[in-house]
Amino acid sequence: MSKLFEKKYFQDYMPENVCFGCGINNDQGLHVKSYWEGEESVCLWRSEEKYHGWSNLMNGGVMATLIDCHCMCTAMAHAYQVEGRELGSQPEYRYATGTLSVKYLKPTSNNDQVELRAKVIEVKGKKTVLKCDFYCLGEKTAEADVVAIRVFDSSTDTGGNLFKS
Ligand SMILES: CCCCCCCCCCCC(=O)SCCNC(=O)CCNC(=O)[C@H](O)C(C)(C)COP(=O)(O)OP(=O)(O)OC[C@H]1O[C@@H](n2cnc3c(N)ncnc32)[C@H](O)[C@@H]1OP(=O)(O)O
Repeated sequence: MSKLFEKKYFQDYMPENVCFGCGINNDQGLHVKSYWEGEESVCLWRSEEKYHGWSNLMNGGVMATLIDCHCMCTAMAHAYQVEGRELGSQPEYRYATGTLSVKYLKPTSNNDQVELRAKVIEVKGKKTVLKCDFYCLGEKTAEADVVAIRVFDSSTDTGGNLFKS
């Protein structure tokens, strides 16, 4: 693919990330990858047999993890965007989940690609409120309200931050 059309994945700018959902440094993780498409962030993901809930249906906890990580990374990317900064520039910001509320609307196939689309609704101080829609085979199968809280800012880091070590 030409450089011009390459997607810029948020997670590729998060070094030392061992998170099960989105960490590039977790060999056993789900490897959520998120990118901007206009004002929405998108994550395309394919499951594996071990993530079944009911037979052939995706496990709801796995879905929540995908939503969670996609939204935390979106909150981070959005903060950089608001400040007119490139992903990976200093200072580094990282977000943790304050609240995650998922409404499961329909069963989700575990055998087909899923698509998550998230949008920032509001930013207030270190809190970012997001909505995330979850699609499979052209249908919305879940929707979520998410609150992300900025828990790390490298410009104010004095050491001992639990979210950094
Ligand atoms: C380096 C490698 C990369 C690593 C990068 C890795 C990314 C991995 C992403 C993985 C996501 C996860 O699994 S994260 C793991 C799961 N989450 C956690 O463990 C978080 C545990 N909870 C906490 O540590 C804390 O409660 C926080 C950080 C959520 C909030 O504490 P705080 O920082 O003291 O917040 P505080 O000042 O009181 O409040 C600020 C504003 O947020 C609101 N607020 C506070 N808590 C919540 C809440 N739970 N849900 C909603 N809203 C909340 C307040 O009302 C206030 O709003 P207002 O009054 O201003 O309106």
